[in-house]
Amino acid sequence: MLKVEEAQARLVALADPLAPVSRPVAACAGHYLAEPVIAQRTQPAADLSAMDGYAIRFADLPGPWRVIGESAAGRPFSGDMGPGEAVRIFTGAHLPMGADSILIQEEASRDGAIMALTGEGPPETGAHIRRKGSDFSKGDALLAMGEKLNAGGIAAAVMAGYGALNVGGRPKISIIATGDELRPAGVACDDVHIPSSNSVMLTAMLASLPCDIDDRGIVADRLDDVEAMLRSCSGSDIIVTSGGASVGDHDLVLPALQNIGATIDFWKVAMRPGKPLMAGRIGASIVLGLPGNPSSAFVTAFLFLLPLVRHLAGCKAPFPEVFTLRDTCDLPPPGARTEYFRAKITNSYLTDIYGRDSGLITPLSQANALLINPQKTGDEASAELTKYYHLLD
Ligand SMILES: Nc1nc2c(c(=O)[nH]1)N[C@H]1C(S)=C(S)[C@@H](COP(=O)(O)OP(=O)(O)OC[C@H]3O[C@@H](n4cnc5c(N)ncnc54)[C@H](O)[C@@H]3O)O[C@H]1N2
Ligand code: MOO
Repeated sequence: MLKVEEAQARLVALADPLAPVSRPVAACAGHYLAEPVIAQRTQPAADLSAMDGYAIRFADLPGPWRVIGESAAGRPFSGDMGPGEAVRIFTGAHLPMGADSILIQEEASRDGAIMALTGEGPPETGAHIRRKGSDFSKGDALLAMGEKLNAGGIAAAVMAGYGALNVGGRPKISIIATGDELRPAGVACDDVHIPSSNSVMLTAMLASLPCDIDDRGIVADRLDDVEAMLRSCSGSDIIVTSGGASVGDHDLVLPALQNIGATIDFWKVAMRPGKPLMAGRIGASIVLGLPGNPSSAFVTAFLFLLPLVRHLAGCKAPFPEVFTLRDTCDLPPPGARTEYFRAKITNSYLTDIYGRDSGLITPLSQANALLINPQKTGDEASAELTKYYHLLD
């Protein structure tokens, strides 16, 4: 059976990242940069006051001063400030020519044009001044190509002068649930039917990634219907199915794919849960067949679907980061498949480990991590600390 890492590599090799697009900065959150962000301007563009108060010369302390004008953000003082003079100043305003320090207004009193020191005054020359270029200078590389744009990154791009950014494309994803037993969320179920939770779960897992999701609902376990449904998704970059991936008589995803001319790249991966995972191509779409068991669908989506979406969207490191527990924990001896335990980890210590049955759904609602128990290789290092993935951003 294919190793997890090999299967992951084969999956992302099935397609190149989508063509980058230019998007307004306000619509770039969560997208991957297709260009580096290079500062088009210097920030601050001039020396600015960091406080409300008075611009003074440090050498004039302890005052008093004659106030000769005002400098506010967006309305700088245009004259020169001579010895014994001060300029009323506000946070974000240009430092007047001749000034070298800021006296905060809590330490000053004013009587007409005369201003006197009432506190300790600025501790040194340059106090409360934000120097020109102290944040970044024109030409500085602020963000690298492939980085995911978060709120702070977008703010930096705007301050650097950008109104639009070239970012990776948004993959179109069709999600299909298969199974005669499935009913849509919220529909009452008798004891032969169950609510279909996988598609909603997958949509939630994809929520923070740049992609457009089309939930195609539920298809019955009939070969014609599965084929027709798969065909109808031909405009998608990714077609994801859940269920019907195994070997039973009613597991129809593989035969349906074969009947409509898909190329299957792999079926079955040495992982638990998730063994019957399949991947291939139909025309321009990549198809990912996830197993139906909720925990299997979750783990395979986490390790395969999400990285594939990141890859198509322009991320350079699409696979989840691996963390290490602070202490050892007793996991069952390694088996033929890498096992991913749904677990709770608090401050890098394992605090809970949940049921292993891939049909269980409650572990998914409680876990914040997947513990990794690598498949047996024969030369296991004895004292290796357990590795895990964080499930929460
Ligand atoms: N003889 C064998 N049987 C099975 C094998 C095997 O190797 N030999 N593999 C097992 C493993 S491992 C898994 S995982 C499952 C995967 O089966 P399928 O992908 O074919 O999934 P289904 O049979 O359709 O469903 C399994 C289970 O999950 C429930 N399900 C399906 N879809 C949804 C949904 N959208 N929302 C919630 N729950 C869903 C379904 O009702 C079943 O209970 O096969 C083993 N069998
Ligand atoms: O490998 Mo299957 O995904 O347990 O349950």
